[in-house]
Amino acid sequence: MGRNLLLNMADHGFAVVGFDKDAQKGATLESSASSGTTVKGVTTLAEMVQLLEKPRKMMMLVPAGKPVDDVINDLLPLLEKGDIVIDGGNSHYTDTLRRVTFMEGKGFHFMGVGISGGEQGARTGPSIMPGGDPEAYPFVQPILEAVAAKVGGVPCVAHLGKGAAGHYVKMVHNGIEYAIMQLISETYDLLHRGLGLDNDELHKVYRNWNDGELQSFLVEITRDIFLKVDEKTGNRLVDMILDKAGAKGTGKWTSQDAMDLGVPIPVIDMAVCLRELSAYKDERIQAAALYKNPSSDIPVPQEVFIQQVQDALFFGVIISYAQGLAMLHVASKELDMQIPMQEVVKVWRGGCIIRSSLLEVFFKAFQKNPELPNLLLEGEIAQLLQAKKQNMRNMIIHAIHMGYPVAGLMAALSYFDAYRSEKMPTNLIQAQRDYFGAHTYQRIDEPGIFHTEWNK
Ligand SMILES: NC(=O)C1=CN([C@@H]2O[C@H](COP(=O)(O)OP(=O)(O)OC[C@H]3O[C@@H](n4cnc5c(N)ncnc54)[C@H](OP(=O)(O)O)[C@@H]3O)[C@@H](O)[C@H]2O)C=CC1
Ligand SMILES: O=C(CO)[C@H](O)[C@H](O)COP(=O)(O)O
Repeated sequence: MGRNLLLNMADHGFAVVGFDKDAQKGATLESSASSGTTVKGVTTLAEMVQLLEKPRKMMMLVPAGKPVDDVINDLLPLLEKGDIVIDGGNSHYTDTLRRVTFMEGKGFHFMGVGISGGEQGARTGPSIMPGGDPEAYPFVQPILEAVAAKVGGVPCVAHLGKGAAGHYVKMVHNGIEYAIMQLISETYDLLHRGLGLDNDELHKVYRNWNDGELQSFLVEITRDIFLKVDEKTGNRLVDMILDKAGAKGTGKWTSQDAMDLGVPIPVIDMAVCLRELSAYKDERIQAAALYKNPSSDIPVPQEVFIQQVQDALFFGVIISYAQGLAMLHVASKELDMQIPMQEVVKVWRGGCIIRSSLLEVFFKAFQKNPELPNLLLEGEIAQLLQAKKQNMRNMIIHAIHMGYPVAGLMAALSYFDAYRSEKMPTNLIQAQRDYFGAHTYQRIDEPGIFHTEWNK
């Protein structure tokens, strides 16, 4: 990520210095630079600091956690007042808050900046989510705007709020990323194991989807994945990959923080859970031998089923964004980050992993109402969901009959059905809590707090 971002900056006319202890990496950086650009690789931080213009603008791209603190500690004796240190990795926002306070106390600027787009995006134009230090931002803004992806000429970067807002927004971005990837994997399961489509047929289905309203980076790469041939066996590579998902933590952090805030994001939660469940491969093999699938017949023509799956994915993807953005809306206030929601959506329109044509619809929604608490309350989005909800239900009924797990899609539909319920059955939960624990309840006909001796 670091090397590619530096090369991108150099291509935009900025002179850059890359630090890596490994001299070979510095040499690779220099040899990959476009002609006419100024790119230097160094093996000590002292050399790097010497070469930079003041105030120095330094970005770390190292794994989250201890490596970030290690690099900061190594830099400290070399810094001068006013220098700007940026963490461009996926750090936990509470670590960023701690580092901001620590560095500010020493007279240095420190900014947490989320970057998305993968290694390729870093080279050609990522989505960039800076937050914090308003004094430092103007110094780095021209660089970030130059290197960021552009949508209609508008750079996919904006200052996204106070403190650790940049890393918070990136964390939620990744939570949404987990959710959409889970939903796509469920559609793959239904079409591949359920319907029996081979990789060429799957490629065509996802190509059609990507050419329509599901257009997005994640559907686009899914389309291409089905064609990739494994050099070792000649099989399609996707069929040779073990079904155990890795995770570096940002999805789990999103779920943990949503629980703390009291914001329901069940599709993201389910995506984290299903990655975890995928790791239990040995137990799954034992359980598969015990419990056979009930039936594999799909009671509708193939093209009807594919349409249902497509509509269900579209529905689920909207709900995933809605949950992540609702979380940001609450976090912005609760954690005093002042996150401009419209800017978040603007920044996500290009360059990032969750970019999709739907972001334009969401952008308009927040343009109309920057304080929109949930996308589901917006008229145009309600129409999109209304148009797909019956196929979402049909698809889930078929999946249940066939015995295929669609936990993410089911979580999306259940959230939708609960969110649109004027009346929930939680009055009964309140009665139970009061019965066994005298936890009290409120009444529908008069204000106040009540308790009943239920078994008298
Ligand atoms: N890869 C991606 O697609 C994306 C990554 N990110 C985030 O960006 C950051 C960097 O990611 P990425 O480039 O993939 O990471 P890498 O694992 O490639 O590591 C980047 C650099 O960090 C160095 N490093 C590792 N451990 C330490 C340490 N203890 N102290 C100092 N340097 C260390 C590595 O050096 P060495 O090679 O010597 O170990 C390497 O040069 C991470 O926070 C990641 O989550 C964000 C968006 C996308
Ligand atoms: O930030 C990213 C993309 O936006 C990184 O690729 C991140 O590592 C992906 O998360 P995980 O490894 O947990 O799947």
